[in-house]
Amino acid sequence: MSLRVCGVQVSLGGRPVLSDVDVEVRPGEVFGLVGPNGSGKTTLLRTLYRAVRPVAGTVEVAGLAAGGRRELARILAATTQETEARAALTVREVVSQGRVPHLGLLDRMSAADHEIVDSALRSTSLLDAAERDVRALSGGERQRVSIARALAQQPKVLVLDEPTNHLDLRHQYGVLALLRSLARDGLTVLLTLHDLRLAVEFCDRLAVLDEGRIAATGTPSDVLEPDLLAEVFGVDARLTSNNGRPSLDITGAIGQF
Ligand SMILES: Nc1ncnc2c1ncn2[C@@H]1O[C@H](COP(=O)(O)OP(=O)(O)OP(=O)(O)O)[C@@H](O)[C@H]1O
Repeated sequence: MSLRVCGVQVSLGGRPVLSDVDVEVRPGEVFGLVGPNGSGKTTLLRTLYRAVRPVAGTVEVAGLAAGGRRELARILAATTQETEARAALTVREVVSQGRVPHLGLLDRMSAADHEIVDSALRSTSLLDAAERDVRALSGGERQRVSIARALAQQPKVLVLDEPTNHLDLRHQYGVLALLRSLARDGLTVLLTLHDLRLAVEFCDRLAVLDEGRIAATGTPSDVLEPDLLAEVFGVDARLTSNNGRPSLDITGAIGQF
């Protein structure tokens, strides 16, 4: 199931934030949205789960351009940059919320639902923490709880805003490898990443947002040209090949910081 954003325009506080944005993410693809701070990445993700309404253009999730939130939640799961926990819930209770869109109003979780929750906890290394209060977790642990809840939703399309920014290296690689393997099974994955090295390593294609416009779309090797890296990201960097795999070699920031 695919994601299609066509000609999207968004204004916030009377200011244009996204202009003429076109993005298409295919089933089974890990697609990275990259760009400097304030370029509009989060806003674009928010249009996908309908937290922001574009003033122009269309957003289609698996062919669904309209419909209720519940219908959308059976197809699309999203994680945000917000990891703060306010309610006194255990990790298992939060992850179980991912099953809600699939349950009838008076339904209780079935054995199959519990197994799905266990599997989401296992794949994010949270089984041992399942009975802990989420308010007592570290930022990285809470980030994994958000990802586990999204996985428990068993979506067709998964949208993640900076899913690795609180994670240690091992969990960064663990989560991104997990997303890759889910994509191999047909999941459509769209994520924002600041770490361009990880984007190069794990994404099939990238879109670069710059001041609310798409500056380039394509494979990491097509898109991350030295000129674009300098103009959009302000770094002196180039893609090299490391044992046949593309790798980003960053020399440093350009000019006065
Ligand atoms: N509610 C709002 N009202 C007015 N402007 C907003 C609002 N939300 C975001 N913006 C502005 O929209 C622009 C894009 O913000 P957005 O959060 O989408 O960027 P981003 O690329 O995700 O940034 P970052 O990398 O820092 O997370 C920014 O200039 C931001 O200040």
